[in-house]
Amino acid sequence: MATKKSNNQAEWWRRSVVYQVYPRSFNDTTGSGVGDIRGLTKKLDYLKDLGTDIVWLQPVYDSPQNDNGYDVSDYRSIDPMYGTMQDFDELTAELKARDMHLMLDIVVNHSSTEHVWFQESRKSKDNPYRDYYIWRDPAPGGGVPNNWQSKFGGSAWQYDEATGQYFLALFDKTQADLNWENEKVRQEAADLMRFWADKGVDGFRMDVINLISKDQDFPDDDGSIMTGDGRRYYTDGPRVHEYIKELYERVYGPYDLITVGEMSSTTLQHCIRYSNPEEREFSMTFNFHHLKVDYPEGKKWELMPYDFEALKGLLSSWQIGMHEGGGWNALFWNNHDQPRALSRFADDGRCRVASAKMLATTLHGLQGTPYVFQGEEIGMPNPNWNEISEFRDIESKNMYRIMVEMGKTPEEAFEIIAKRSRDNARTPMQWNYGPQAGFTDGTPWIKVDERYPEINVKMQREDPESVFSHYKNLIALRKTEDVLTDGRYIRLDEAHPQVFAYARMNDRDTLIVVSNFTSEEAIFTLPEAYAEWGHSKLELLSGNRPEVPVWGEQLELESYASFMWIIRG
Ligand SMILES: O=P(O)(O)OC[C@H]1O[C@H](O[C@H]2O[C@H](CO)[C@@H](O)[C@H](O)[C@H]2O)[C@H](O)[C@@H](O)[C@@H]1O
Repeated sequence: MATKKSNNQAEWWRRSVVYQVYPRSFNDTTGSGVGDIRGLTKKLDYLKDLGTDIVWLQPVYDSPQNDNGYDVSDYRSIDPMYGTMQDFDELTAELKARDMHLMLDIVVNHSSTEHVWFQESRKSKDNPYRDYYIWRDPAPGGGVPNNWQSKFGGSAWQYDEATGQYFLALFDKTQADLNWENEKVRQEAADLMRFWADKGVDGFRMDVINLISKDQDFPDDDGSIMTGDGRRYYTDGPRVHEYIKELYERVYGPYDLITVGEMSSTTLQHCIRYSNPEEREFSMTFNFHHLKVDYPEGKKWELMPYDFEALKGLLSSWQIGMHEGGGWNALFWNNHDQPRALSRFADDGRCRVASAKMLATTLHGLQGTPYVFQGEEIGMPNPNWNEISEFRDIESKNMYRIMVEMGKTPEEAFEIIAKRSRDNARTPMQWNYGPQAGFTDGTPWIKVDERYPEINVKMQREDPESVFSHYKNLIALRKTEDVLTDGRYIRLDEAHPQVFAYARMNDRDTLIVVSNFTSEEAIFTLPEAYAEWGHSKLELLSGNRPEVPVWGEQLELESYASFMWIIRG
């Protein structure tokens, strides 16, 4: 296991900021109501102006779209809904012209059941593709082979009449898990990535890649809610590091790619291994622990106010642990699977602007590579929907049905879906205050948030006080302030009930971030050493309130105030 610290801070992507594009909801140029690749190409100047230099494009391959593209039926194609291969080639050319980079989303834990591999595999037990997937006989008394649960609800096993066996599907029943024990599958995965690398992409975001190695005994789990659903037998599984090292040898290394692994329910120790350069696996990892601090006992489909201390503790332990272990964090508050952080951890109403800036400053001061999910940079909140029929996401629809079947009233189930649904993040990008927020000339596949007349790109781009301008400043700082890349992290707030405060320190400079996460004024006592230090060498790098606290031991912070200072050495 890698515990040796890597001091290589030189890789270019350690100073980059990634922009995540959910293409369905980004920009529609055809009037179909669904965003497309040409729509993204048209907005590259916007992303460049923001200062982001890598685009993570979510799946645009052929797909039945049961899970919005995470169910791939042909890994070497472009779904006509998004355009053509020529559109894709234009996108890569336009990115290169702007000195920007492209990361594609690769989904190889599973494929769609419409993929030709699965269509062949299900035909007979001796089909050459049978072992591309995970087939098991029914349990001795009949029924599913074990009690593993799908992450989208129900059993993880699907019965197939044709051969009288079950196949494993950890997500939707149309997303069949690939069998990574099979060398041919591993070759296929490497080959399809080579295909895209040869087309000039710069890297990959690897979907739930830490689930690819399953315990081959397929034991029953204890059945306890969430933790007993089988995940211990396939998360960071027995051969996962071996498989990823193989991908590195076959593709990532030879093409010098930037890679980020999405690590579902992972551990710090595994993420150090996945992302320490000496291990030759990934460039960096996503983990989700800080986004589960409002799950009572880990249960996603129950509500509670978020645990602020847990949030700070988790972010801090990953900062320190990854730094010491030589790993590298992908930093994020938002993505296409999460409700908007603004609505979850701060105030998306009266203090929306200050809140959005506060969250941004808090995250962009940390060590790692920050990711901005479309709309975050203008402070888009969760939409306030009233009907279950407004939701589109398969997970949300399944879980609503299951919760009602299990005895919740429709109103109770709806309240949970409204807070937790992935659709909260998937509403169309708000470009301007024209019809459909400028996203489409047609009918959008999912409703535009009704607040678009006051929350949109057009109004914010030229406004120096906007959320957009705040992000632009933070992103620019990553290029100019070395301490943001290499500074070690020191937590300063010692369990303050309102404030999250930390320092970053390299051998020259010290950076200090202080954020009030509440609607009440807060007083924060700065550790003496820092309070005395400051003064002459102190410089304010970012702030979100006109009243900048007077530097000293006691910092007075307005509601949702957040400031970043540097003390130059
Ligand atoms: O919540 P975790 O157990 O830590 O898992 C992280 C996320 O994993 C899944 O997301 C990804 O895979 C899905 C299937 O391909 C796809 O639907 C999703 O869009 C991907 O990002 C899971 O669906 C998420 O809810 C978890 O947050």
